[in-house]
Amino acid sequence: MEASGSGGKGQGPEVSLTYYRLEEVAKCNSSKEIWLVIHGRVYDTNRILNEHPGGEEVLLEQAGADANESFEDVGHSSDAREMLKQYYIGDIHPSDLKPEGGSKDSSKENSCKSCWFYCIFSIIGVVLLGFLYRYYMWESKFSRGDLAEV
Ligand code: HEM
Repeated sequence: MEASGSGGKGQGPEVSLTYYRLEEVAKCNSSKEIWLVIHGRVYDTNRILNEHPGGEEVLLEQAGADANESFEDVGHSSDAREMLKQYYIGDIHPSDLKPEGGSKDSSKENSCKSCWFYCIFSIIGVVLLGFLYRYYMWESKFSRGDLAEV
């Protein structure tokens, strides 16, 4: 497939971007054409296939897909990140971009929810303890008063 990018060129006089739709990238998933998406950028990794230190299998597995997670999971060195530039062919079209770290946000939301949960429970606990304390004081006062009367 020609690296044309049906989405067209990016705007702006200085930066000229080629945008690719996810479906275009998905088509490049054979041993002849291996395109990967990493951090919203498209890489043609054909030339690295035989030289990739992690082997060609891993690249073939990710071909045509968003390889962001697997690329990061391996913990590639800064040299490897620098190498990415050689294979860069364009960006994913903005309308196909998924927000990165979406799962992080939802975990943040969850942790916030549990924070509220603990907060409310602590307040209820303090109020209950207050009532118990008052009850205890009132009862001991009452029994002391009783004793005084006798
Ligand atoms: C264009 C994209 C990629 C480039 C330029 C690249 C480059 C490299 C380089 C230079 C290394 C040597 C170790 C280092 O310097 O970090 C490496 C190792 C490795 N890569 Fe990639 N890589 C790419 C994509 C991927 C992808 C998508 C995967 C998917 C899982 C992957 C999996 C691995 C593995 C498993 C190793 C071996 C790690 C080890 O033995 O410690 N790589 N890669």
